Amino acid sequence: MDLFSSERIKNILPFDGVTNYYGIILNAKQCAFYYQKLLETIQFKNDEAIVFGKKILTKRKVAWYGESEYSYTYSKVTKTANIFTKELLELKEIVEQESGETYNACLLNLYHSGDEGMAYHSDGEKMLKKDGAIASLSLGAARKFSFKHKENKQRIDIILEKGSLLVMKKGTQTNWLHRLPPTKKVNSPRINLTFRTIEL
Ligand SMILES: O=C(O)CCC(=O)C(=O)O
Ligand SMILES: [Fe+2]
Repeated sequence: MDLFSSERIKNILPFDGVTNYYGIILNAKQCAFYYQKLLETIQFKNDEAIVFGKKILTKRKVAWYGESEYSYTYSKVTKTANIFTKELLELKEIVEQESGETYNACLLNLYHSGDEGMAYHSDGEKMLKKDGAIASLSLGAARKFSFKHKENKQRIDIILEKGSLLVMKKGTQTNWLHRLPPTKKVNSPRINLTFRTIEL
């Protein structure tokens, strides 16, 4: 029996994890509206991270939002989250409806062009709900997104299109790394939102 409500929703991982791709869930008008609103209202900042013991600033910009002003540690630096904006609450509602999960926090990443990406990692910070769903909504330029199995190094690539939803669920963070590879083929910005559940 097909457990999914629609043929369109697929687990893109062959084993050791569930990551469902929902395809495009926002129409062109919603994409344009939210992309613009987020650029205007979200307090994007160059991310501080500790790399080889040194504090660096990333080229991509990030912002953390949530239901409360919780403090969080990401890339070994502790910061305070902003309270959800109206548009983030609307997008959270849409993503919750689609994915059948709930979220209380959101990390936004702004990549100015294909020069900017994110290196292989898994999202397993201590305050994240263990093996909880992480819902990734993409706006702006379409970009390739890659998974690599931690043991056998198998790779799975997917294009995250404008308005698309990808939900990483059980086993994904434990067994797979993921990254956003830099590319010369893209020269326009992309905003990615990852809705998460934080245990405070
Ligand atoms: O930009 C993306 O598509 C992914 C971002 C990501 O992996 C993260 O924020 O942890
Ligand atoms: Fe991630």
